Amino acid sequence: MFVAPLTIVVGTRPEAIKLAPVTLALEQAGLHPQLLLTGQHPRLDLTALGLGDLPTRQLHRKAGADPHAYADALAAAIGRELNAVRPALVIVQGDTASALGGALAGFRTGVPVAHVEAGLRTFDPALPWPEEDNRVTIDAGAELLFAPTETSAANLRAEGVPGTIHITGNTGIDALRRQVGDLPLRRPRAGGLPRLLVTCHRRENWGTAFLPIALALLELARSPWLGIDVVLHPNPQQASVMRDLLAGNTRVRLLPPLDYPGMIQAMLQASVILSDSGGVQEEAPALGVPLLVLRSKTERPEGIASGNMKLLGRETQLIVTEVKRLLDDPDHYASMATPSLPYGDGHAAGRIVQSIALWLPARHRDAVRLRA
Ligand SMILES: CC(=O)N[C@H]1[C@@H](OP(=O)(O)OP(=O)(O)OC[C@H]2O[C@@H](n3ccc(=O)[nH]c3=O)[C@H](O)[C@@H]2O)O[C@H](CO)[C@@H](O)[C@@H]1O
Repeated sequence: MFVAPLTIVVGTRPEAIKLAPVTLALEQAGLHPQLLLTGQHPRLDLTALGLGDLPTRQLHRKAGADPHAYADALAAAIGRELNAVRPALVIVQGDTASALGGALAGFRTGVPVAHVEAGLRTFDPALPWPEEDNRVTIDAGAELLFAPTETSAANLRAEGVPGTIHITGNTGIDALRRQVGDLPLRRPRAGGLPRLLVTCHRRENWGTAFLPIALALLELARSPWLGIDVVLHPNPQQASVMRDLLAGNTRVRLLPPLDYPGMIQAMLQASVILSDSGGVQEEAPALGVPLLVLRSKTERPEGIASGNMKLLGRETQLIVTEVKRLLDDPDHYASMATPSLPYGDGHAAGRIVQSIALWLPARHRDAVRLRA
């Protein structure tokens, strides 16, 4: 049977990381994946993720200030690509403007949509904005919904989405397994000073909203027994606010955005992580590094239930107290440092490809029947 190619939309660093295992597994299964890069993050290193040799089209669309206008522009541009190629399926991941643009393009051109990482919800459209709305819109129209966990699948069932739900695990854990080997990992305790690793890039922590977090870091930096690494985000606006607030403090190292292997190494060497990132919430439990989440709500509650992470928000004193408690109380530390896999076992891509391989011939037959 002839199978048209499958278009995989990639806009940002986390989408590239999480779609790499799916793309490679589709390629191995002979299902002709083609990457469509939107340009939302302009310099994605696909070679480091094993995707250097794949057929790739670039849209070179820079993100603007208005995420809705950007998603609309992407939907139009991706729609033109889909009409030219007529793929059997367009695959999008997560909740970015690129994912929304890819899904809207599929809905408008009649190309079926598959959503990887479906069903994540905070149930608050403002947190994170506009990603929560993006996920709901994508899931309402996608034909194949790859929910990472039972919780995300239950969210989809409660919404009565018409697509088919498959529970697969999160493909981010597949990517992590490729980096570090079998999971969950029992890492050796790092020697030397305890280290705090910080990443912070969500819109709700942009600009002056970052101030209480910076004050907490400066307070913690007064302790001679703690080293602090802050990894800057590729977004220059956010990076410059962090630089202005933290540069000059000799105990705080400001690191440029790291490549994926470098980031995983930094996580492995950290004693505690402070982050508002989605992907880091999935990775830290698997690596057994306690994580304090700089948000008031999360769409990833599984890591709280497994005891590996705690939601903190961004109140200065609370951040300081919780970091000190972790570093001063070995029992408390141990309770959050037991590695676990609440988001998946690292074999999600295989399950996704199997579902697509079963779905394709059935969908293809239906399409032929409809045309006849
Ligand atoms: C809160 C939220 O809405 N987050 C969304 C956001 O990702 P998310 O918040 O995860 O985006 P990040 O930019 O933090 O990327 C996380 C990934 O990048 C890696 N990393 C991080 C820093 C660094 O310097 N180098 C590096 O390689 C991390 O190890 C992780 O794998 O888009 C993802 C892709 O659609 C979605 O799954 C998430 O739901």
